[in-house]
Amino acid sequence: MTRLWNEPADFADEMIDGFVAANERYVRRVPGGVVRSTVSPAGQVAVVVGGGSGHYPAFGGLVGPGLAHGAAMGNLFASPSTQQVYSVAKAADNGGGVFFSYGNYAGDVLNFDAAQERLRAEGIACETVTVTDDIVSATPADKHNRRGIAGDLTVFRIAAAAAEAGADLAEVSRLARLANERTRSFGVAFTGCTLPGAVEPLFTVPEGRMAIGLGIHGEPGIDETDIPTADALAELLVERLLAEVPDGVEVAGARVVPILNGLGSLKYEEMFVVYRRIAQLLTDAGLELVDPHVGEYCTSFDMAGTSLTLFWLAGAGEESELAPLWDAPVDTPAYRRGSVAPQQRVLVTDATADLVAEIPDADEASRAAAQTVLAAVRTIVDTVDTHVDELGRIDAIAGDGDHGIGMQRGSHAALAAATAAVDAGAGARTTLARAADAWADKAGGTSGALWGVILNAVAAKLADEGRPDAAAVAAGVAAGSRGVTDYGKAEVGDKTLVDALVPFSTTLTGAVDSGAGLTDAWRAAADAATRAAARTAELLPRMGRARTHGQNSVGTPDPGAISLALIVTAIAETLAAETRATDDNEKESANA
Ligand SMILES: Nc1ncnc2c1ncn2[C@@H]1O[C@H](COP(=O)(O)OP(=O)(O)O)[C@@H](O)[C@H]1O
Ligand SMILES: O=C(COP(=O)(O)O)[C@@H](O)CO
Repeated sequence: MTRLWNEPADFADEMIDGFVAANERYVRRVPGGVVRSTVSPAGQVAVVVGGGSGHYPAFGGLVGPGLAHGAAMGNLFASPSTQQVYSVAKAADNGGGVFFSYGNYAGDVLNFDAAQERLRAEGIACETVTVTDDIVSATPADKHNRRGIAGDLTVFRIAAAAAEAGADLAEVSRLARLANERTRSFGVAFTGCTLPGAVEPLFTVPEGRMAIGLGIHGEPGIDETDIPTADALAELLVERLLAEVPDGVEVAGARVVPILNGLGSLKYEEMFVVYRRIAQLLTDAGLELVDPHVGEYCTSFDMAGTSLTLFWLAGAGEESELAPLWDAPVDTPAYRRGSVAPQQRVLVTDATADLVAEIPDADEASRAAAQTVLAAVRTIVDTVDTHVDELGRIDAIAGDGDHGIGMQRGSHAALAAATAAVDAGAGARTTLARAADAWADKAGGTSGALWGVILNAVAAKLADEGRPDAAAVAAGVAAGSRGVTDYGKAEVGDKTLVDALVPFSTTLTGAVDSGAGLTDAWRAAADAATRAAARTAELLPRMGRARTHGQNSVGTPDPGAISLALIVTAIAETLAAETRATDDNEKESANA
């Protein structure tokens, strides 16, 4: 149970501020996360990790000599935005290129990849290895789609040790890929976890039961049993991991690092009882145990659960290039091995004050249209607030249950940004563009990135002069639809928001081209989106987090498609009301 917060919406930011205040000898705050507060050698590859908050010590707790140079820290259980990843990488860059590594989750992949493309376009070399160690989340043949859990630690450590040893970006990436290939994890959970301010846990496990393979965000597992004895649990964990030894590794005589990870509220003493039997079983299997770890390395708030990771340093008789790297010293806020020489502190002279970008000039007609944009964003907030619990419920069927929370974070941030823009006299384009950036920056997650793409694409077709016509709005929505499919790679039928967005866009464009006014065209398009969203219940998800156990979601519609349909349906009525108000104003002016 999480008990201490001020405002739940501020929890992640305030947590990071407190973490930095307690660890200034290791880290300093930058927009989007933290970077080392100590000097790194010029030209050293910068290892940037990251992901959602709620998994401490992942990810800020792993920043320091011998491990990461920076961590992009998203909101609770939501990936950092593209802007956050980009700004952390820029602050961490030592001129030797940037190496990204993070757990393989849809939102992280979208945002880190987009940041990587921006950096590459600026001439900064970047490479990425996503962590895919959770053997339950996909078959061995599909292992590149597996989720990342406590295996983050082994991949991050190997990459960072190689960078500290002077390896170039290509060599750091090669060794990190090898480490990822040699890392396998398997977890169980006894309870769910409760995010700050939530009345109910994000997910639950029945009393007295154990969920097998449950994800670190409550993604469904593969089985459920009564809670076993500590020895029986050890036997289950070891049996599953010895059943999937990395290719080319001979077990008897192999050298392996066992890592028993606590998910947040399992006691160390309980884990030591389990580890006692794990050590016996691994030794009986002929393995040489190297540097055993028992502790919390990747948590899930207050979840009671544990995972075993086996990091295969070398097969029997194999010369290990990973072992010397694993021995390298590390000194971070939450993880220390060996002894690291005293470090020189970075002299931070530039106060990174938030520069409020200038508001471009706008004419009266566009400022009036900006009021309509603001009304539409307010309608989005009201719609999401009304349906937040239902959106979370359907997202929990095969996802992580945070779709409603993520849409709330994004839409509320968008409303604040749009309100500030309108108050500053912004036109329609600037108002919507500010709202789009705020949404993507605050929401994180897959839907946060994608709604940022949609709203920015519509904004780009508006202007800060004159009142936009129906054709401009339809063109913006069409550009947004193309942007989502180009960026997220989903197609109609993959059970994503694309299933609602594409029919919405094509119907809107068709109606406008046929001479319909914006309100009527938007209503027809919203009806098409609503029908399409409902039909996603028949589909099996092929993209995003829901893909892992997608069969659970057949019979339930896709949450992203539902939220989009609800939003565009509500906005139809807002447009109608705004149109009536504009017509009335024009009649009054004509009669005056
Ligand atoms: N590649 C994709 N393209 C388009 N939409 C996607 C894609 N992947 C996931 N989605 C949408 O994102 C929704 C989940 O949003 P969100 O809760 O933010 O995801 P997560 O928590 O996994 O980051 C899904 O219901 C789906 O509509
Ligand atoms: O779940 C996380 C990010 O994935 P999303 O797809 O953005 O939800 C995070 O907790 C681990 O990085």
